[in-house]
Amino acid sequence: MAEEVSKVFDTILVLDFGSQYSHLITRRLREFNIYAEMLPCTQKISELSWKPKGVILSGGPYSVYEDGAPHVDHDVFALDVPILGICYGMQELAWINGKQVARGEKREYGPATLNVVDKVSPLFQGVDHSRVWMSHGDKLHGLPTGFKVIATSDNSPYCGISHESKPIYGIQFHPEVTHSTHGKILLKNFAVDLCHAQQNWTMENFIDTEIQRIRNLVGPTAEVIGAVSGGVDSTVASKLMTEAIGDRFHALLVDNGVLRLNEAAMVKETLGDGLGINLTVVDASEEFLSKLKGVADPEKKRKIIGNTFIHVFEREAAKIKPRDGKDIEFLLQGTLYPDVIESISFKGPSQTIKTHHNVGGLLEDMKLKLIEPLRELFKDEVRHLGELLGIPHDLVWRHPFPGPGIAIRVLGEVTPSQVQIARMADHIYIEEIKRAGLYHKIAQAFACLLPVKSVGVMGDQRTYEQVIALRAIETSDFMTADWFPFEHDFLKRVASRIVNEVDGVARVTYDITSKPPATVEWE
Ligand SMILES: Nc1ncnc2c1ncn2[C@@H]1O[C@H](COP(=O)(O)OP(=O)(O)OP(=O)(O)O)[C@@H](O)[C@H]1O
Ligand SMILES: O=c1[nH]c(=O)c2[nH+]cn([C@@H]3O[C@H](COP(=O)(O)O)[C@@H](O)[C@H]3O)c2[nH]1
Ligand SMILES: NC(=O)CC[C@H](N)C(=O)O
Ligand SMILES: [Mg+2]
Repeated sequence: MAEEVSKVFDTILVLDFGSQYSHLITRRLREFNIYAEMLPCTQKISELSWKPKGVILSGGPYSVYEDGAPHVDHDVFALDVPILGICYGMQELAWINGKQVARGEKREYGPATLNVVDKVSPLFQGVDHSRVWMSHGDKLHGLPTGFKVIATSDNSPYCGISHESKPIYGIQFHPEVTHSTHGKILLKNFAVDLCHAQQNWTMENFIDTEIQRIRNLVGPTAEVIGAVSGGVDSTVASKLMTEAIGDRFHALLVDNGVLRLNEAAMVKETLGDGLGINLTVVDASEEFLSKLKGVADPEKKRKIIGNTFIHVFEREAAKIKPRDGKDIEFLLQGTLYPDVIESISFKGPSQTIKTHHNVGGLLEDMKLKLIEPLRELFKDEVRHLGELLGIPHDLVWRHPFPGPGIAIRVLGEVTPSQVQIARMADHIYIEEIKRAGLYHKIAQAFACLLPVKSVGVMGDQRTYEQVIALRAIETSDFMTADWFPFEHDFLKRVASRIVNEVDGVARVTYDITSKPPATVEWE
């Protein structure tokens, strides 16, 4: 799929050497409508099925001179397209052309002022004297063979270099971070003025090419299934699929008994009736809840839900009889670009903190071919796509909701009555957030039911009931997060409503832990 997009749109190839900022290079380029694709730095150029308009070598945590440091495939130079090395990427260019790279006397981290020496350099038009962001410990100790200095900073005599005769550039700073005030202009100069990439990567164009691609792939009669949760990703993917093949796409929503209040009915109405998606709601709530009975361990709960999802999904999928008499061939998945980046990253897999449930990812032995139309997109691009496809604004901007749902928000054993308490409290909380106009200022909010009892007094009666914890976070990527600073009056109002309206709750608390050290969900 990635290959297909790169064949249709002019593409800048970003080779990732493991910098924490690498994906931002891709983002920035896309922000001015140039398609960029990130691949690991170890990518063999001869194995690319498309030709990039230019190549960017990212930063990275290694030192080019150390054993085992990653190096670029030298065939990249034979592509004969402009190349830009950023930080490690520039050091790599220097290493290849004379090895003049070593540890600096001191690390340089933070702002510097760019001083452009080559005033006519196309790379630096409009960026002279701007603030740039440095993050390095190694430095060039001389000019690479065939290169000249095109920019300096107070601490870096080789802040910018370029080849004497070829369009090969290196910069020591990071133009992709917003701390480099004119970094976006520099990346645009590279992509547009040096690489001559067309700025035609727009969601409108993407929709057209993607619908065509899906039609070609699926053919005139084959049918496709997909798991749909009512969340942003699966809804957008399903709508796109419906645009492409109509009711040959079969969406399945599994009611696992731990969805939000009225969720299944709401999804049926908005997706099925409203968006014309061929959707079947499968009520498997008893099956899920009976399997969860007596289980308190978070990882066990997640595994049970993940496995039961597969089981239910397979069973229901088998009931669909395609009109062409053949078996279903394809499975739609809402995989996003960050998921792809994580799996291709040069840095390798990180430790499992919790097992995130994902229906499709676990269905490999179904032998269905995957269709992942959102594979190239970031979440905000998916939201933009959703709006263009006519999906209601409120749905497109919903907070994410995890597959295991309320089961991981009822701490300890999950019973129908506990689920109901958490569900009602959550409903009131979200309703108040919306009423206060805060929903879109918060990345995610929900209520959890704690497995402890606490004493209270209501109407002169002693109560001895459970505790609700409220969580609301601000984050851009869910990897790190901070708690949302509600006004006291708001919290007072929510607490009072929950204790008054939800039977079984005597006390409400607000979670003021950031991630890390906490995670977003309590389990
Ligand atoms: N109740 C459900 N029924 C069917 N499929 C589900 C259900 N819950 C989750 N899934 C599947 O698991 C996938 C992963 O869930 P995830 O929460 O990451 O994405 P989403 O629900 O589509 O979007 P969002 O991140 O906005 O919640 C979904 O895209 C969907 O395919
Ligand atoms: O689809 C999902 N299946 C899961 O099993 C799952 N667990 C956590 N989350 C969501 O991921 C984000 C980060 O959550 P954590 O900090 O708790 O890991 C938050 O947005 C969580 O809601 C999940 N989403
Ligand atoms: N940000 C970077 O790319 C750093 C490159 C190299 N590891 C250094 O310390 O200089
Ligand atoms: Mg979801």
